[in-house]
Amino acid sequence: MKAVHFGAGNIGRGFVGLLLHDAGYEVVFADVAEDLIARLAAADSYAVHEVGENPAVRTVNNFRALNSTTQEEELIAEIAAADIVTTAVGPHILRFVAPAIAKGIAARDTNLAPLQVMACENAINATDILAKEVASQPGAAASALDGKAVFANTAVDRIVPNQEPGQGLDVTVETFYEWVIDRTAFAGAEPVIPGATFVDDLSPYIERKLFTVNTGHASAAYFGFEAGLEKISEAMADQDVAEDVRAVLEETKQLLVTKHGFSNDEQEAYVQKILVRFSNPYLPDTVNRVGRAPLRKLSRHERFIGPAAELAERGIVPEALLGAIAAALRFTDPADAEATDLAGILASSSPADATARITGLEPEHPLFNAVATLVEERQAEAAKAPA
Ligand SMILES: NC(=O)c1ccc[n+]([C@@H]2O[C@H](COP(=O)([O-])OP(=O)(O)OC[C@H]3O[C@@H](n4cnc5c(N)ncnc54)[C@H](O)[C@@H]3O)[C@@H](O)[C@H]2O)c1
Ligand SMILES: O=P(O)(O)OC[C@@H](O)[C@@H](O)[C@H](O)[C@H](O)CO
Repeated sequence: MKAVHFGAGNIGRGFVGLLLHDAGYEVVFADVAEDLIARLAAADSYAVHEVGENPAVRTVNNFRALNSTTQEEELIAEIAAADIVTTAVGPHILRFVAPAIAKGIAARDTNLAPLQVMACENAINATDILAKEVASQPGAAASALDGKAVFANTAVDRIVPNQEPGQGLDVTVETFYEWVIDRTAFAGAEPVIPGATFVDDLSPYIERKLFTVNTGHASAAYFGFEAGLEKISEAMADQDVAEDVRAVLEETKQLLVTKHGFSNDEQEAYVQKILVRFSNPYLPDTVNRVGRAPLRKLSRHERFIGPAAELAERGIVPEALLGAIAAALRFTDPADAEATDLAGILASSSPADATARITGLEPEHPLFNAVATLVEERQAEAAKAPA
């Protein structure tokens, strides 16, 4: 069995690659980072260090590696003959991996079982985004894809920080993991991946994951950044930050319980477990990694505006989420292109225009004015700051 996996970074090596390996797949990693690909291609194995309670070291072998830019022909041939294609590249990168996937599907023998494609990104229905990109490639009419590929949405959860320099290909991860996959896409022929859970309705799981794990995590990052802290575990050890994060998760709990019918106790247990995961002192995770790409995180259906908008539509003022949004607007990192773009939008637009551009909220939305007020406050603050 063969899997082609796009993105040999943190989650690619530390989670998707590991689970596919453990499920018996040969994994072909595809990435654009030449140095990483060269090192993976030359290696026989790498180690995944699971840290926290019950630490363990797992070995991944039986993999190969290709540069998806310079070795596209080989990559297309691998995809044409693979059983599974997965991605962990970032939601905005899916459009760049779609052409090779479309060409691989086009080159696929019709006698083969359909290629099983799953995007493992932090976004609601990321595989649908990928499928749309694949179907829009020249010559890849939806009818040509019919029968040759199936696309399944997934929710992936494991905290994998940026790796320390000098660690080579080895990856440090938390012990916890969860991979939930939409079973309905496979018409009864789902892959056997022992570490994954197949469900008939993914939407409660993906919203619970994004609006609890990722909302809470990003809140810890932005509140922690405001408090001058570097690590997520340090942020969670700060009583004020921890209380603010807790308040945010109380609001998303209210939404998730009402909307998806999770019981209060079940969601509370989920929250408690997550707070412990964020506090893991063995995980060298930073507020800069978790706060990365603030424009993506502040976009319409993402971890802040998504739940805050739904609460506002239900007549609830999401005070704690608005506090986290205010903190996100203050996040700066010269190494993060989106943080720079965010500052540029704030500096060059009226409060209403900046709110619309950053959040995608319509001016008549019940959340709009509250966010516009925060934007205006941030603009006034930035204008006063020394250059
Ligand atoms: N790290 C985590 O804790 C975690 C957990 C769950 C989900 N995710 C999601 O997984 C995705 C990847 O996150 P990450 O933390 O592993 O990031 P990362 O930066 O460590 O890895 C991304 C990899 O994708 C590669 N890449 C970029 N463009 C590419 C292209 N066109 N073709 C092939 N490869 C390309 C990069 O070179 C990099 O190696 C994101 O969507 C993230 O939200 C991350
Ligand atoms: O990957 P992002 O940028 O969407 O979010 C940063 C972290 O919150 C995220 O990577 C988590 O570590 C992960 O989603 C845990 O499952």
